[in-house]
Amino acid sequence: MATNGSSNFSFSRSYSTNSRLPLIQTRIPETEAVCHDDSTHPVKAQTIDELHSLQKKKTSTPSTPIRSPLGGSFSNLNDLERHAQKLQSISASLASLTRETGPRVVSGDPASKGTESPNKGRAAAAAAVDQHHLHHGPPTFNVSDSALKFTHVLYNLSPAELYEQAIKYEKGSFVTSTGALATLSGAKTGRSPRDKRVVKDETTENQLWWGKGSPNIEMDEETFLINRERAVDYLNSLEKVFVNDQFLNWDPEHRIKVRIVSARAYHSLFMHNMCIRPTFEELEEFGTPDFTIYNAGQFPCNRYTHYMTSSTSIDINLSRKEMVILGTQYAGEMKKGLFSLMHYLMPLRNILSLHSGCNMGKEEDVALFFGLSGTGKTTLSTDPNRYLIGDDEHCWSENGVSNIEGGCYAKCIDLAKDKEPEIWNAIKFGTVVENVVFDEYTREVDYTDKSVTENTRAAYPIEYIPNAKIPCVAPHPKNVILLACDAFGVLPPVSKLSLAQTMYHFISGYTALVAGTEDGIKEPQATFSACFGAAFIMMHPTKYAAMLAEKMKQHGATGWLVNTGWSGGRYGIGNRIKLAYTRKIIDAIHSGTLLDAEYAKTDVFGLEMPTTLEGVPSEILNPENTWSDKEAYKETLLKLASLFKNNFEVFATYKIGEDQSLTEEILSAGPIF
Ligand SMILES: Nc1ncnc2c1ncn2[C@@H]1O[C@H](COP(=O)(O)OP(=O)(O)OP(=O)(O)O)[C@@H](O)[C@H]1O
Ligand SMILES: O=C([O-])CC(=O)C(=O)O
Ligand SMILES: [Ca+2]
Ligand SMILES: [Mn+2]
Repeated sequence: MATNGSSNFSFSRSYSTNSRLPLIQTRIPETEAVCHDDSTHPVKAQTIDELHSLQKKKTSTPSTPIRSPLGGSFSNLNDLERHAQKLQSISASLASLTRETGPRVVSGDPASKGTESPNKGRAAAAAAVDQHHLHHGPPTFNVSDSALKFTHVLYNLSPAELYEQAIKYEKGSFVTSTGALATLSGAKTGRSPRDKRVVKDETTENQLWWGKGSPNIEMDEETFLINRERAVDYLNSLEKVFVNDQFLNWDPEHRIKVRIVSARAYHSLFMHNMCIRPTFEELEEFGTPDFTIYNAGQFPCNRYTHYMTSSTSIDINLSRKEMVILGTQYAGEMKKGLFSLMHYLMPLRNILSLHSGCNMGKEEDVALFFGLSGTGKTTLSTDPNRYLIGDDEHCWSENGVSNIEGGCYAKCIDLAKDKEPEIWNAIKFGTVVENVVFDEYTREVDYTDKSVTENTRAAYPIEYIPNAKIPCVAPHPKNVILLACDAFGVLPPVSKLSLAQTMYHFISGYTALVAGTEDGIKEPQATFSACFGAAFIMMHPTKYAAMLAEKMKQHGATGWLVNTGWSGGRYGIGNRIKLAYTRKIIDAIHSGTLLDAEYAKTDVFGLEMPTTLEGVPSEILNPENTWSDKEAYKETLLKLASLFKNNFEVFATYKIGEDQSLTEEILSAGPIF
């Protein structure tokens, strides 16, 4: 590492392969006595160092403004001071709670120290200003090694710089044939909901949903601080950390400033893509973040610590506005941790936070796509005929809908260019592809390969989708589409819902996955996850449901249930509904033609299914028609209905909204058998 990482090594390598360098003529021409260079365009540099300094133009790119207080617009003292303030702010973020000050942070890559760059003098000056700011307190006498050490901060690096860091220092990082950065997330290839902890204190005790069914497993403040210290000490022990200052929520009135401190370039690039990227000016004015993530990644929690049941811990402290990640490198923890934060902050402002995709037609008709993981939020909100607002996390306020994020996180398993061309084409330079398998030589990704995991993912900035709408905000929704991947194959491909049915299915949050493909075909596993995202909500599901009902009523939105799962029998017998058919169904919802279709009501679930729909064979619209074994159909239908019923029992005692009549309507909107 040390020698490989040294700039001298890479300099000499790029030197020898730089095609623009003059060629040395080795054969002395007969007519001339001395050997000379045959190039007509000699380089302007006098030395190799000078040559390399010419290679990088000093500009202030929007996402990498304050790396170095030099060059461009950073050459006066004011900028130097601003730079020092930024370092001080980062030092404060990284401060130990038991020692007096934060670590001594300096900006820049530690690998570049010692090289004679023309920046060196000014970098030292910046560090000196920094020191001046940091050590204003009483002198500390019991200095430990950690107090003598500098931590280098790589602040809001650009994707190109993060690529270089990842490839140089992080094993398993490769450039794919389309220019994406392939990474491995380590032992964890998905989230760890059982390792999530939320601090229960005087405030959150009453505000949050605790107990049975809740995703909020409690921890006390003291334990949080122990884990925080562990993460901070780990991060400070590193030679360098990555810091991202970014935003959540495209609604400027309710924008949240977040800081992410992480150990890996992979994590920094992931968040660069997934959060909203500040402009250069916004970053200058960033100030103190509203929330900070300390991601210690591979460094585990201490299992002797109270409340710890594994070596992984994801801890949220809403009062301190902090989150700590220990013992997992799965980047989705950061994304969904921030989503949990929004599920707390936004409802306090009377804004509904939603685990949904969102897109908008040319007539400004807006649709929300709810659904659990893998049901089609990203796939179906990415639509060449419509503007993409976002694929996964939104807010619905009095102003309309706003995306929380600045990027998309698409599933890649079996990704095919002809079926999902927009997502396929988004996997290019800047995109992080996680846990995919690629050809050793060509670096072409094999999207069908599940060797590492089935949960392969691509994280890309939203503007990589050609028809993304920037800023990612839209008017109030006209259609609310609930997606369920029903592996039992008994729900119709599409049904129109009453408001009470929409609420019933929203609170149920159903999908069915197929567990463990390793040991052959298995029974589908029903999953119920309240609000189609129980893992991320912070308050009781009825709080969000009541808000959704209120907003849908106020804006006259229609609810739909779309089964993106099985048809013609359950998993193992039937097949997954063709994506092309589901797209036709979605088109008919958007255009309004489905609203006026003829409907028939199903038994048991009482769902209104259309009898015809352009582009979709009519016989598949009623699932009963597609099953050859009618007895098996009936049996499976009743089985699913009873699973719904059992799941809903816990909600039966809750009042939804102000009005008792809505609660009763919702209760009777479930299956009847
Ligand atoms: N009929 C269908 N409708 C929708 N998706 C389908 C269909 N058939 C197959 N698929 C596949 O199912 C997957 C849907 O995943 P998608 O990324 O859209 O999930 P998601 O709802 O966004 O989940 P997450 O919240 O985990 O990101 C895609 O891989 C898509 O190609
Ligand atoms: O969070 C993740 O890892 C992926 C995702 O979007 C979800 O599960 O809803
Ligand atoms: Ca998604
Ligand atoms: Mn999601």
